[in-house]
Amino acid sequence: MKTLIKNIKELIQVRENNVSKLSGKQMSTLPTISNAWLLIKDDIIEDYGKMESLPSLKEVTVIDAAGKTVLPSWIDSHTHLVYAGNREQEFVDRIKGLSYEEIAAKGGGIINSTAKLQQASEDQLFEQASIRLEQVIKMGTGAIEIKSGYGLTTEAELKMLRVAKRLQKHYPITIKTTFLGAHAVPKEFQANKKEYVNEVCNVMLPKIAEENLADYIDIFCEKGYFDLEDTKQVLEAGKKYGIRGKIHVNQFNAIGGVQLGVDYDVLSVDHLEVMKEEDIDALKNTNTMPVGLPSCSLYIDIPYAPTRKMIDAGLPVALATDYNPGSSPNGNMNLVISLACIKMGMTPEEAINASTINAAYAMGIEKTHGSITKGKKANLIITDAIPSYGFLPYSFGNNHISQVILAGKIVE
Ligand SMILES: N=CN[C@@H](CCC(=O)O)C(=O)O
Ligand SMILES: [Zn+2]
Repeated sequence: MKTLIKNIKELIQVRENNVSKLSGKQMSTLPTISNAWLLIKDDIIEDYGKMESLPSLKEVTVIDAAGKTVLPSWIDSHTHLVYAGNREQEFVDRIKGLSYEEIAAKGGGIINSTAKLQQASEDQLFEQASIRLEQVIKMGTGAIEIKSGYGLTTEAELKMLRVAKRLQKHYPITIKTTFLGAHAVPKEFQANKKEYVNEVCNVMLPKIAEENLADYIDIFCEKGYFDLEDTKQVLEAGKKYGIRGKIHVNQFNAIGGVQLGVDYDVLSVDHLEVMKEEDIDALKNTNTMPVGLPSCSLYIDIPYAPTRKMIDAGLPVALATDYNPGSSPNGNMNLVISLACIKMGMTPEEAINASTINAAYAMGIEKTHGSITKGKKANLIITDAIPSYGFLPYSFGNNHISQVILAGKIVE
């Protein structure tokens, strides 16, 4: 089956030769073709060019994109999309003056979601997550990473990951899964955190590896959660099963987790709201992608990751939503891109590169996603008629997506 998109006002993020990631100054270039066409064969981008060069094609479905912009779909490399219920009460607590950390200390936070998740059946979780997934697809997300981490028992962690795998069978969006058993210390292990970390590494992980439920392994490396020694143990255990790390680090405190992550060649270090000079230095010339999560900063009112400084220091940067019930109950990548421009000093070019190519790298799918390149997956956004791609972050909070194509098909 072939589909032709013609009369595209501007085709964005065109990379003839695939690049795996963009660093520093490279992030300020966003290659485009104006007055373009793009041909899809089955689920793959077959060809593209300027309208003058459009070959005569038979038996193709035609989409006329006059006045519109076409981009590769957004890639959301950090989410906790599978969760049970919500936490509006904590939202009110924060309005009344409690901090995210204070709410967690009085039994709210991750542990609150854990109680809800343990009670929910796999079908209930699937239903709730499906609604969220359908919403983010409509908002232009074409690939998404989903973490466990609200189960905190073997049974409940497996349940979360099975739901994420089931979503992949039902939806055309690309999904990668991450085992985050070390997200918080459950109540029953409060007096013996080490025992819980052993459980994560020696009981949960072997089962997850056996069922092939996780592409990556994660840990919340933070004061009051898991320290450097725990992080080392979890990353070491992942290594034993050939599962690479992607870690939550430097959200509230810089305790050396970035350097440790780099030492373990983790695919990404995520959050980074609090960065020391040495953390930025540690990331230079490594394979580790720094990931900023601006909706989390907005929502719980904490500093934004200093991505401007990081890009100026020559680093690559990716952006993601951190969609979760506590610190970012929102999976809108369009908002993330706007916030990156408004609050983090990133240009539209940098924010779009960070949400496509670099985000694909942070999910390990850069060979097949993240740019308009022949042979890549036809996961695309067709915008409304807009004056330029810069209008997307500029017109923050508004929806300018007209159609979404996933695996070569229009999502109805
Ligand atoms: N910081 C750790 N984990 C999540 C928040 C989880 C929650 O509050 O439920 C995050 O990435 O922000
Ligand atoms: Zn997170």
